[in-house]
Amino acid sequence: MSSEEGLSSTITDWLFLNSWWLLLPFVMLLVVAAFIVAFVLLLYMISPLISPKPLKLNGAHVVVTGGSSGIGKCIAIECYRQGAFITLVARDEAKLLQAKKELEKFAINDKQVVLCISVDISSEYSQVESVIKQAQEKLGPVDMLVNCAGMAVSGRFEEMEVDRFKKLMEVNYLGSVYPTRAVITTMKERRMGRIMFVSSQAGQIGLFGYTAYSPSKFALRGLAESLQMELPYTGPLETKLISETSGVCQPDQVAKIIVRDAVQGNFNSSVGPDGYMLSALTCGMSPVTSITEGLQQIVTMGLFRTIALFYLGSFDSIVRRCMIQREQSKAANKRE
Ligand SMILES: NC(=O)C1=CN([C@@H]2O[C@H](COP(=O)(O)OP(=O)(O)OC[C@H]3O[C@@H](n4cnc5c(N)ncnc54)[C@H](OP(=O)(O)O)[C@@H]3O)[C@@H](O)[C@H]2O)C=CC1
Ligand SMILES: CCCCCCCCCCCCCCCC(=O)[C@@H](N)CO
Repeated sequence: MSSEEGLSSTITDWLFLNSWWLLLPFVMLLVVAAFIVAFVLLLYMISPLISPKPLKLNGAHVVVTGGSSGIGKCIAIECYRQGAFITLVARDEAKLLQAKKELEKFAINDKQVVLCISVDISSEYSQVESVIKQAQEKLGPVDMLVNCAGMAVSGRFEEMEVDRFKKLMEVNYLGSVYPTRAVITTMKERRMGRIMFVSSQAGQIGLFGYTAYSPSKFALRGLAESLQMELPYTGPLETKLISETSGVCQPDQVAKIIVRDAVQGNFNSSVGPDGYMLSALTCGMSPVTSITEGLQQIVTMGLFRTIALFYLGSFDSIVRRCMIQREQSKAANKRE
């Protein structure tokens, strides 16, 4: 009995007096694991705040531009099979009617309608607006808009006809802006809806031969991101407050940095700590022009994404605060 006690106390002495630090890595591992578990739990707790409610396609009105062929037609079929009412928008009427026939094979009830409207979505806003009005009169407010109409041209930059650059911006970019602009007010009023932009892998990386196509698809990403931030409500005040979160730089300072980078042959140039973080974070498939640049990107990516999520949260709270203030002052005005 007494010898057993003697043995265990020797072990404790050894552990805690001589080599307690051997346990340190395990303790640290435990603490880190506990933090990670707590962080993940926290994320799941706030997930209802950031995840939108699913849209019910059954009975919904879905407008698909470029719905007469390819991906657009397949999207339309997929929605129709789930009970949606569809408006197909494209230029060629014969192709539209053909697509309508194809879609109708997939009807799941006899109330479903496929409406076809022929218009060039890139030509003029007023035309697109009246087309959307027409569709809404027949099938009700748009629940989902799919901007899928688009075209691709490839060739060397210096060999491409100059008017192609304009054409692709018109069809791929403005052709998505116009229908979106025509449905957004009603969607905001109803506080529901979806707007889809069909970009491309070439909208995330620049590629040989795509100097005209790729930028027109990159533009969609900028549009989608900006629009997403405006969704609760919007005014110039939000833009001002959000822009103020980035440091203001003097033009001569900016010029110096840009010129220095250009002289060095750098692909990317950024100003200020936030500019630096943003460049590293969005580097994607951009080329690197120095070893350090590539190494920094590799090491900082996860950290910067974490910081970026906090930025997004603070932008969100700016938008929310402005909305609440606006509603309060509206209510106060009414009372007066
Ligand atoms: N196919 C692919 O591999 C990839 C495609 N994408 C993108 O997906 C989208 C669909 O591609 P895909 O299915 O290949 O395209 P298609 O060429 O098969 O179809 C294009 C559709 O858009 C319509 N359209 C084109 N221009 C206009 C216009 N000015 N006004 C109204 N409608 C127009 C066409 O009809 P009409 O000519 O009668 O007007 C057609 O319905 C495009 O935005 C494309 O950039 C992205 C990555 C890869
Ligand atoms: C982790 C890193 C992964 C990298 C993957 C890179 C893959 C690059 C392939 C890009 C092909 C893009 C074709 C776009 C075609 C298009 O948009 C058509 N509409 C044009 O006709």
